[in-house]
Amino acid sequence: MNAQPLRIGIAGLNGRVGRLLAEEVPAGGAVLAGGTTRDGTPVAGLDCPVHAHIADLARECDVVIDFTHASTVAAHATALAETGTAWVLGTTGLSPAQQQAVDAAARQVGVVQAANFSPGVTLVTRLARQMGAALPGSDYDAEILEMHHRQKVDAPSGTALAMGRAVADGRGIRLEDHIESGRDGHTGPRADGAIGFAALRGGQIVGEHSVIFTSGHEQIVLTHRSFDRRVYATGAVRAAKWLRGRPAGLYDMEDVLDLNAGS
Ligand SMILES: NC(=O)C1=CN([C@@H]2O[C@H](COP(=O)(O)OP(=O)(O)OC[C@H]3O[C@@H](n4cnc5c(N)ncnc54)[C@H](OP(=O)(O)O)[C@@H]3O)[C@@H](O)[C@H]2O)C=CC1
Ligand SMILES: O=C(O)C1=N[C@H](C(=O)O)C[C@H](O)C1
Repeated sequence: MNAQPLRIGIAGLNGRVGRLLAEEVPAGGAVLAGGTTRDGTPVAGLDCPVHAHIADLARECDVVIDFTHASTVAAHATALAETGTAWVLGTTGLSPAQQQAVDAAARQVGVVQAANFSPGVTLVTRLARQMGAALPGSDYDAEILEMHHRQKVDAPSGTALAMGRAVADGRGIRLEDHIESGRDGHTGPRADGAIGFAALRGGQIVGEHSVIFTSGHEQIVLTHRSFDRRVYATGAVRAAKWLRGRPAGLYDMEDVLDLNAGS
């Protein structure tokens, strides 16, 4: 047992998820050590230190929970590795180079990275992997449909890509070699074994994902709907608490939920 309360910092304190994290960190028995905003501006109603630079926050806490923008990832990776601060990373839309920066940081510190911190999505993604393994691309067309609020800046969503990657993993193929995303115009017929993506945007939809397998004879649809962003905040706080005392490495929500035990 660690007697000291866990000190959690929030990167993106004034964001949609960041503001909920500011409530869920103390509710989870941890200390809100501070946060970052883009220019260090305080957040109305929040009495905690606010920084413009991630390194200044990292020095004040044990773990940073980060829901910001892909453009911050490389700098955050460097600062957290240098200060030895654990990282719970929820930001999506990362380029391959930004993902490499995360992988490099995870060689120095503990990192839980998940495109979606909801336990339900974690289970659906795991099921998608099992279905990919059981339902071959020669017979079953796999498509991922997602819908989000009008403010979302990346598409397909990180969750949709993670679900597609799970199907590909189950099939023993690389998603990059089989992705068909954003079809438009004279696309020609669907490629054999393709994994397709469609992204819808509108209103204030929190997050909806369906994984759809269709053969000539049947269709199976796995659907997850988030009603409240709080599910991401509580999942991320759970991940931060789980990460305490773990060695450097890249972990995901399946690790946090202990779904890999014995596998
Ligand atoms: N893994 C998961 O479970 C989930 C992941 N997400 C992902 O998390 C991210 C944030 O989502 P959401 O909270 O809805 O987005 P918001 O736009 O509401 O919040 C993002 C925050 O990040 C800050 N920010 C943006 N750019 C920079 C920058 N260059 N430097 C410093 N801070 C910056 C902004 O700060 P400021 O206010 O100062 O401009 C903003 O408050 C997205 O990538 C989203 O896809 C979202 C929900 C769940
Ligand atoms: O931007 C969002 O809102 C969300 N982003 C994540 C993603 O890209 O998958 C998770 C969730 O779907 C909400």
